[in-house]
Amino acid sequence: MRIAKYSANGNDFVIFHDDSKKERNELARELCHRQDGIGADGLIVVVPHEKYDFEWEFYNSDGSHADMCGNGSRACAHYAYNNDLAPQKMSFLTGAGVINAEVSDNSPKEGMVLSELTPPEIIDQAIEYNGKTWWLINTGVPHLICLQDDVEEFDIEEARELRFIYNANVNICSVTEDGNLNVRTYERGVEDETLACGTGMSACFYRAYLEEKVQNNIEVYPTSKDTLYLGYNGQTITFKGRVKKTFETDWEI
Ligand SMILES: N[C@H](CCC[C@H](N)C(=O)O)C(=O)O
Repeated sequence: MRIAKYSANGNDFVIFHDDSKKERNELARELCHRQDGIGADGLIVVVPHEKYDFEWEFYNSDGSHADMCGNGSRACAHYAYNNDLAPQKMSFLTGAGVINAEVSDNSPKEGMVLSELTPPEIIDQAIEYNGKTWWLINTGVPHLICLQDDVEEFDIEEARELRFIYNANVNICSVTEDGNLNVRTYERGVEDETLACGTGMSACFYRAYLEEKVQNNIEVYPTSKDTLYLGYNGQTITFKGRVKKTFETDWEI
């Protein structure tokens, strides 16, 4: 099987396409394993769909399914376009619903990709834990968000406790002097901090915007310090940034 390895601002994925959906939990664990496999935060499998440009399966590195992955959606859009599986402007089906994405400034190895996420849903705005107030927002997958003065320290143990109490990803974020946003994310299913998390950055942006701590259309900087561009059109959050195909290889599956 021909597979590709992608990095979306440090959140990295193995991607291939097949003719049908299957249970690939074990394959995801094998391919994503940092020592024994290729190494990635997730596995994405593109399969045909009769109505949309394609459908995908998304697996975290521990083999668990997730409905949505913001960075994965951008990497997958570049992969689909460059493998003639979708046009430059595409719509594909995920577990969270239909995602619209657009590839620009394209080359076979990298490109700029914008994804429009499914409408954000606020589940709770007043979760008190360790003296901090967390919001729980679903941006395709559930995210806990704490808005604080800085993100220099990220208490991974506290994040892990919250991840299991709420079965959600856990984010801390802070507003920069120029009105942009720093975000750090503990990802469910990776069970550690990742270098970027698209749905997490989007959930943090949404809380900060609703609380009038940031304007619309800002820059967001994840742990990797790359720059992502986020905006809200009243219905959905758009999320744009560069993705890179780091390599392709044949892999016996
Ligand atoms: N770990 C997440 C899925 C991947 C989300 C993240 N990689 C993104 O870019 O949105 C979960 O199980 O809810």
